[in-house]
This record gives sequence, structure tokens and C-alpha cells, in this order.
Amino acid sequence: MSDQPAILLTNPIHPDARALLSPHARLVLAPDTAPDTLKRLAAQAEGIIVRAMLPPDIFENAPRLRGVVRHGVGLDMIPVEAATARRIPVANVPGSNTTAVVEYALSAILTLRRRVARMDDLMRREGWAVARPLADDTQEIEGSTCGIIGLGAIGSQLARKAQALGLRVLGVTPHPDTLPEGVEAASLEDLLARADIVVLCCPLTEATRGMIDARAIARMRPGALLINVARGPIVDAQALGDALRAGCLGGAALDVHAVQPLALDHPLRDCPNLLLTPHVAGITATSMRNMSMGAAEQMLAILRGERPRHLVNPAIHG
Ligand SMILES: NC(=O)C1=CN([C@@H]2O[C@H](COP(=O)(O)OP(=O)(O)OC[C@H]3O[C@@H](n4cnc5c(N)ncnc54)[C@H](O)[C@@H]3O)[C@@H](O)[C@H]2O)C=CC1
Ligand SMILES: O=C(O)C(=O)COP(=O)(O)O
Repeated sequence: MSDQPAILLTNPIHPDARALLSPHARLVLAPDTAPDTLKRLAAQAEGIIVRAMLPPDIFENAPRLRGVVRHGVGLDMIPVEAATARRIPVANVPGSNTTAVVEYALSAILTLRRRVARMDDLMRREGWAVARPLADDTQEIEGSTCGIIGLGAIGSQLARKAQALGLRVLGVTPHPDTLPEGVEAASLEDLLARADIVVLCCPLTEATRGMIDARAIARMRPGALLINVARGPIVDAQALGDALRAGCLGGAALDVHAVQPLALDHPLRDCPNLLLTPHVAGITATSMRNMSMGAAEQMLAILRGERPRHLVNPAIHG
């Protein structure tokens, strides 16, 4: 075994970031992301680059750990308070995948509104004449109202691009004093009742867990779309499935799921008007490199004993 510090990668990272880290560290790719596997490997690691849910007690037996870096943005995958209590620095890479997520959200909205996926499927299975009439009652997005919940990096870029496409934008935010230009502040109830398209762009917190439950879905306009690019547990997936099957909503796109990977026999798999993707809204060739390089650079700073650029728990220095 080499003297180099071991960096645990919960999942693969971009080859350029591997090349940046390799002269300074031994990279250990987890064979799977089961809690016991991650805990066993964390016991030897000096750093962890995180792309999977870390178990809440992972730091209890991680005596060599000098820092944890999120590959991307969402910190719900790291027990940050437990890290802070042990003075372990935690960093993330804000902005690294913003454009990727925004473009995914726009593509999901357009795909659902124009029924592209449904027509593609029908045209292959049943042919031209069966698929073509579906277009007759599809809707353009220009002139519709888009409700965005969470106006951080993703939500505010989406607001700007949605406005450029002719959408009116409502926003739910804890900071109504710093709304992006042209966005009208709304309460959650008001937004759900007025938006034709609802997009979730907020983090998973105790306040947002279960926020889009059966009651919230019932408030949405008939035919409205729900796009979840945030985190699975924000939406009650069963209530959403029921609303789609009953034809109350026009459609939904779920990139993120309460339990990942989504089980092969999950009832949502045969739900109508639903786009399902495997947590990839934030991944493109460009953003993948951004996330990996941003994580690798900060991990190197930690190994050098420096403060990482995007430290999220500055209390460790207090
Ligand atoms: N599907 C995917 O691949 C990806 C998903 N995400 C998710 O999207 C989330 C947002 O990402 P960014 O915009 O980059 O983060 P950000 O930190 O820039 O923005 C989050 C915004 O949500 C707001 N917020 C917090 N609690 C809220 C609440 N209860 N109601 C409304 N707004 C609230 C915050 O004030 C902040 O402005 C991440 O936390 C992550 O969970 C992020 C990147 C990729
Ligand atoms: O940035 C985030 O929060 C994401 O969900 C995307 O990051 P990942 O692909 O999980 O490394």
C-alpha cells in the first residue's frame, strides 16, 4: 500500500479530475454505495468525494478523514452537522451544473407540452396515422405561467430563460427581497393555484420534505405540469401517480426519486404522461467536468491543509 492519502470516490468522476488527483492521492472507487461499503472504506480514507447518500454515522469510524467534498451542489447527501461536530470540512461546487439542470427542465416542459415522447412511442408501435392526431390538442408554452419553487442558481437561471421563451414567472422563495428581475413573488398556495407549470428547484430540507403532497397536488390547475429536478422526497410520488392516472394533471417529469435507483417494479414506471430519468438533470459532458474538477481542486486544497473555496461549514474554524 502506498503512503499517499486515500480518497474515497463513492462513484466515478471525470477522467481529467482523476488525472489531477492521482499524483497526490490514491483514488479508491467504491464497488457499490451500500451504507456498510461506504463506512468500511471511509475508515481508511483521508477524503471523500460524494455522489451518493452517505450514511448518517459514517464519521463515527473515520479517524483519518480530513475533508468531504460534494461532487455538485445538494448537501442532503452528507451529514453536515456530524461533520461539523468533528471539525471535518465539507465543501461543494456551486454553479457547476446549473445550466445542465435548467436545460433539462426546459426540455422536459417542451417534451410534455408537445407530447413528443408519447408520439415517438405511438409512431413506432402503431404508426404514423395513430400518432399524428395527438398533436391537435398540444399546447405551446408561450403565454403560460411557470411557477418556480427555489430561486437560487438553478431557479433564477430558469426564470430568465423561461421569460425569454414568453412565460410569465412566479416564484416561491424565503428571500422575496432579492427576486430575479420580472419574477412575481408568490406563496406556495398561490403559485400552485396559478401556475401552468411548476418546477421544483429548492434543496431537500425539513421545510421542503413532503412539500408537494396530495393536498398540494390537488391545488394545482387541471392540466398543469410538475417538474422535479430537486430531490425525490420533496414530492409524494404515490399522490402524483394517482393524480396522473386520474387525468388531473397534464404530466410530470421526475429526475430524482425518494429511493434511488428507482425499483424495476415501481408503480410509477407505467404511469401515463410521466417522464422518468435516473437523476441526470445535472449531468452533461460540460457539467460533469465542472463538478469533478471543482471537487478535485477543493480536495487538493484540503490535503494541503488549506481552506476549500466553497466551504459550507465554516463553524469548524470557530
Ligand atoms: N437533478 C440534479 O441532477 C440536480 C439537482 N439539484 C438540486 O437542486 C437544488 C438547488 O440547486 P441550486 O439552485 O444550484 O442551489 P442554490 O443553493 O443556488 O439554490 C437553492 C435555493 O433554494 C432556496 N430555498 C431553500 N429553502 C426553500 C424553501 N423552503 N422554499 C423555496 N426556496 C427555498 C434557497 O433560498 C436558494 O435560493 C440542490 O440543492 C439539489 O438538491 C442540483 C443540481 C443537480
Ligand atoms: O449537484 C447535485 O446536487 C446533483 O444532484 C448532481 O450531482 P451528482 O451527479 O450526484 O454528482
